[in-house]
Amino acid sequence: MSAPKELKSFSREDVAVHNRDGDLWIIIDSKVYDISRFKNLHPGGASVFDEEVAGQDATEAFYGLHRHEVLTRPQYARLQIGTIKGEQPVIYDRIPGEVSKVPYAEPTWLSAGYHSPYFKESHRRLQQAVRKFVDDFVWPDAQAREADGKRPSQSVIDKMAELNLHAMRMGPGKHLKGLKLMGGIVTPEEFDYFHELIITQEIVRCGARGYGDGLNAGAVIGLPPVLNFGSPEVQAKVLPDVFSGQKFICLAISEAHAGSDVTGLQTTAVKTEDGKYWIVNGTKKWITNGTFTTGCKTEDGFTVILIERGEGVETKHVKTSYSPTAGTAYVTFDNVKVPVENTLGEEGMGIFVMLSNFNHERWVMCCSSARSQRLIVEECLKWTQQRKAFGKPLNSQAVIRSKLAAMIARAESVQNWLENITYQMCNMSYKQQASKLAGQIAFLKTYSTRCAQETARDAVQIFGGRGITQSGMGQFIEHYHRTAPFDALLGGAEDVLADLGVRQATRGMPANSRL
Ligand code: HEM
Repeated sequence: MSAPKELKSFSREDVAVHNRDGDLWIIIDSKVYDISRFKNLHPGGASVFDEEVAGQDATEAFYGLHRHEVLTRPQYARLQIGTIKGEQPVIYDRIPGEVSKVPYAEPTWLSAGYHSPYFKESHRRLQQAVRKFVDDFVWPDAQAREADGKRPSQSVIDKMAELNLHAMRMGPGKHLKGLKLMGGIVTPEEFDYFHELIITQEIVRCGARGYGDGLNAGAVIGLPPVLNFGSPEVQAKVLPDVFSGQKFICLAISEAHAGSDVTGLQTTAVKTEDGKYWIVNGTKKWITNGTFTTGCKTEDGFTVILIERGEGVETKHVKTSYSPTAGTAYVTFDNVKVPVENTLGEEGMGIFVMLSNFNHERWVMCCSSARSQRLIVEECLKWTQQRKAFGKPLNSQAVIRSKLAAMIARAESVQNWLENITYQMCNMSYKQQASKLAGQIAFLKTYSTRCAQETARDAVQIFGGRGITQSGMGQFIEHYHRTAPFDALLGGAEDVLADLGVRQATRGMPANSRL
């Protein structure tokens, strides 16, 4: 390995004389780069280094066309030969764990000078630790895997397991008992839904939608039926492996035949004559991750059965517009023999098994949608400040500001409603949540994913062609615009959820209510 180059100090006049072919320097944020040889290798072409740039300060030109991250890549960082005397760079690399200072880039509870009635010291400790962990380990893997389409690296899954993050993603409950959470900074007893919200939102900051699902997010919807309805033997078999990141689990409900209409599914489970096994036949579609908490049609109606990978179970990749790293699959069950002990809940009562978790899973989706919108707000605020059009920054155009205003209002309203619902969840039993919050959560989910799609569309307008380009300035916008529609489908399509909320409200109308 060669020794790091010693950086020299130059005046702006020193730099100005290196302004021709074969001897070409530029200044970016008070750093001096020798691009004499790089010029002809530059992905944006050689002609851009004209007299406006050669030997000059190219900071504005550079940041109008590249993300800062470009200059941190080793092959480009080594082009730096010095700095400008008496000046300091003001643009810096991502600092792992740092809270953004861009207005609205963080929820108010995390922004300097604001207050919150909900978030206590243990939440703040957890947020700092999870952000640092995500920045150090998850963020780089997320970017690399979204680029190569492979599943999340097992090393990241293992690190998450060491800190018990997989267990914490299931929310508060007895499954946390005795576990050391995030190295011991939160006790299982104090862990509440706000802690869970923090974990979900910190992971979402990676801006890698499919990757987040690939990190065994399927457990959030697939594991609760095992936790709440599985026999102690089934739990002992499954939970340790999932929490340690050795096994993945998911919910297998939707089929080519049935989506929101859960009762229309066609996968069947028939008992063997000795009553010891289920024989499962059928297919599932759009399923993410490994072991399957599967909705089946049985003699008595609808039953949920835990099916492990094995003989008769096959999966093949479904190519979606969202992301290959999530591992979305088409699953076929061909005479799969499953011990009846794997039945989750009572036979024929599968709908209750499923319904019992709908609120929590939709709430997790809201946490995720709220945070991903904020990431887009931050990208847009930065871009409209640094990008010039018609000789002025984009944010000097009223039409652009009006789009930003709408985006910010959406992100803030979703987060604030979410925090209120989370507070209610912390103070209600699971049963109370089912009767009081199903409508609220359904409305928030619908509202949030609609906001997300409007924000995605506005962001593409603001970024122009870059908003549909998978690398460079608009890469997170392109990803968001491509993946946001998925959030509007999972956990119940928007219209179905909104209707559920209204029907619940209608049922709660007092008999004597009159205008
Ligand atoms: C050390 C200095 C520079 C480095 C290392 C560099 C590197 C790159 C890289 C890697 C790309 C590919 C796209 C991306 O990854 O964002 C690119 C594109 C480009 N660069 Fe540079 N660049 C430098 C300076 C400049 C300057 C000063 C200008 C303008 C005066 C410029 C104009 C462009 C243009 C027009 C593109 C194409 C952008 C697009 O496709 O949207 N570059 N550059």
